[in-house]
Amino acid sequence: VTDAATTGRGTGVNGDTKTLNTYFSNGTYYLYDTTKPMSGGVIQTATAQNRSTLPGVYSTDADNAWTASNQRADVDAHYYAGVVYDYYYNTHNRNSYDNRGASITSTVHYQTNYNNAFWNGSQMVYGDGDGTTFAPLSGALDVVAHEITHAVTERTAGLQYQNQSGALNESMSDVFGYFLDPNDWLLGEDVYTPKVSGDGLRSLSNPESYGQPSTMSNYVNTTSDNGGVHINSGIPNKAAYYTISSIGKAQAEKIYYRALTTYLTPTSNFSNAKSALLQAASDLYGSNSSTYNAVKSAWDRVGVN
Ligand SMILES: CCC(=O)Oc1c(C)cccc1C(=O)O
Ligand SMILES: [Ca+2]
Ligand SMILES: [Zn+2]
Repeated sequence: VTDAATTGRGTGVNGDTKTLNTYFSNGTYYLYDTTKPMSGGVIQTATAQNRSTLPGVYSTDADNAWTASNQRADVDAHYYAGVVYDYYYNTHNRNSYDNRGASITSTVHYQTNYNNAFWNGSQMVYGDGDGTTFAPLSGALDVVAHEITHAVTERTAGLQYQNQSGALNESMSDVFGYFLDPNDWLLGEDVYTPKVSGDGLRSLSNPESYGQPSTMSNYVNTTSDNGGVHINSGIPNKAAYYTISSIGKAQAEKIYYRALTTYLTPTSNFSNAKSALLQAASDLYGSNSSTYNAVKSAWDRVGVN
């Protein structure tokens, strides 16, 4: 038997070449990464073959050159899952979403023309998009980070996915999406409207440009979208923008990670989030620090007491 961890080459959704951690077994290569310190866990990628059965079948290749057009979504889901794993391990000393080295499973080519991505409680799932609203959704690092952060949130704060706690759940995923992709304040720009440049799914710096409020006074009371979780997330997102702009990414990501994993709870609302972030800032930098004051100022500016 000649099973072995191998290194492949792949083409991503946007035509970029990247190196892949793959696995060779019985004459076939798999998107199966055994290189991480996951004590048995792996990063593995599968395809639903445009149907709805999950997880589908492992993505395979004959020569470890993953360059076919129908492999691009697979390549990026696999590669970006590894990037996000490394981020949580290296920056926050967290070993996968459960902090116990759980395998990270992604399935691409879910259904047809599916303009969505989600964490289903066990794995990540990505549609191919319809080519107008979205390109294949695994093609954006901030989208993959958003989805994996849903899993982290689920295993830590457990923020219930409705109303203010749900908007915080969404915001945490967007904020860690920014931490993984700090080149811009947009979310999903690498896969959103492939025929239009410069736009994104949401903006942390200017939520209004995508129909989101950025102040508590403009909170949207609605029953749709689980109480507007993708709408009202603009308010904590704007607070995060102010915070990061003031204290920088290095301190902000420590504060956000500590608040998410230590202080937030399933029913936390925006005011509780302000307190959680202030407590984390106090723990890490002191309650008289400029860092603490920047967090307070950010949440004051969005009208959360
Ligand atoms: C930034 C990633 C994102 O928001 O993914 C979703 C999409 C594209 C549609 C519906 C829900 C989500 C989500 O993960 O919340
Ligand atoms: Ca981005
Ligand atoms: Zn989300």
